[in-house]
Amino acid sequence: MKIKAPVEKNQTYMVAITDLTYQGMGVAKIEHFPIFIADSIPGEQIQVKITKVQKNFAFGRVEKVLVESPDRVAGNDVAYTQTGIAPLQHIAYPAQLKFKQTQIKNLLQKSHLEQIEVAETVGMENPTGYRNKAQVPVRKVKGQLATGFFKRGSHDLVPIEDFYIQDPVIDQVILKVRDILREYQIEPYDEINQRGVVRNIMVRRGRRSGEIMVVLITRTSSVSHLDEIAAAIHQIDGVVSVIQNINPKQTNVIMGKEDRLLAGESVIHDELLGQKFIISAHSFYQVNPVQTEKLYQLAIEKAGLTGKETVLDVYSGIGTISLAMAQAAKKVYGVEIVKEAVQDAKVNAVQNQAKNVKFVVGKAEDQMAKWQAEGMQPDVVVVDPPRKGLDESVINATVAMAPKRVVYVSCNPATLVRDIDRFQAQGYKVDQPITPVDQFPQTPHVESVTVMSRS
Ligand SMILES: C[S@@+](CC[C@H](N)C(=O)[O-])C[C@H]1O[C@@H](n2cnc3c(N)ncnc32)[C@H](O)[C@@H]1O
Repeated sequence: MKIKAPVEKNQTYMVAITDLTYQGMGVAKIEHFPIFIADSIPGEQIQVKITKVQKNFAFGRVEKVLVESPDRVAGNDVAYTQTGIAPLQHIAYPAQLKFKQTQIKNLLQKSHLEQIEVAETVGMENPTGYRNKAQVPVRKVKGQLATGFFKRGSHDLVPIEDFYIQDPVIDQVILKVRDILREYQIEPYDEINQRGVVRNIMVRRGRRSGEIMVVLITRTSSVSHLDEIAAAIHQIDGVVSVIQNINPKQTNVIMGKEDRLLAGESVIHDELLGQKFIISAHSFYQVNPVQTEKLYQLAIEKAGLTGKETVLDVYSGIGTISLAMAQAAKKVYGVEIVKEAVQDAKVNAVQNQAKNVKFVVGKAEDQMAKWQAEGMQPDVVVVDPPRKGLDESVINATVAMAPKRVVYVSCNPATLVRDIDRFQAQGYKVDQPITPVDQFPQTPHVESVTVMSRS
């Protein structure tokens, strides 16, 4: 029997916001039926217009805030709400930090791990303009090439010039690249008809070095006036690297496999915790350099290094954590799946005179089993996995190698809590509070550092 939803599309209701989802949406309930409402805050009374009704829930849009939360801040930008690039922009920063701490607490509670403490979120002094990397789509809007971001849940481009959370220098570079592409009448990508040329612009800037990389992601390999375009982009203040990345596929994955260096160098440089790094286009590099230093510092402290330890850095990227730990450990081994990132890591080891690190290209799942089979006896294992967290095989191999401590850097509290549970079942325990570090202000993403010890 089909149960009728108690709300109807386009109808208006008065509701109380009682919760905030992990995506940063307010939750209201009518007859136990949840309505998700962007731009609302628990404690508020809202007049909501229903925009979509699904079987078990609905979405709505705030028409009027009837009773305002003391945590609401004024001056919301409609484009940020439409695109979801800063879903927490309407919430005062201290409340955002609290929300992130509470999110981890709630997940622990759901898994009956409420005895594990969660420290206050380590916040940022100026929580805007922090991102050192932008990947913006390029589409035709009102007859001309535009840059911006997609409307939530769609591929309709909303033109944006000030991205609020990105380094403002990057915003300026995007506009200059956009204008160069307009000048040479380059066709933006049309994904419905699989036509057009430029799909995305990726810009990365070293915060300390000021060096900028621009990657033009194109559908076709040939682009008219490419030499002139590359030269003009290379002229932009700070740009040291101009790369074409070719992605002919009909896919949401931004980058394709083939790169061509169009001008300058193939990498940019940056510094973290006094060490120098090269970063290539396909390598992962934390997006908030100010908070990354705090995050790594915490990871190092929690690792409890004395100079005698063997450390495994699993998911090592360009070797940033490995090299930071190498200064206080006997030997560090890193494993990472992206070949270019490992090449960067090897150069990074040489340029920071770190002789006690070794990087291998591989899947963590395979390499951990291999190290275990070889009789590796690490004192500390650091893991910094992608959002999906750890594969069981990585946990099993870690436990089998019996390190004294496991330091878990996580960008997804749901998988973190799942993995803590699995480690605890195998004799490890969290004996210090989990520390959230706000790497992504104005967004609901939660980064944290956890240390587990062998009991
Ligand atoms: C969150 S990043 C951390 C990188 C590095 N620790 C840092 O802070 O810059 C996760 C890294 O894991 C890598 N990765 C993803 N899946 C992997 C796998 N199965 N095995 C090894 N590395 C993987 C990604 O390429 C990425 O560099």
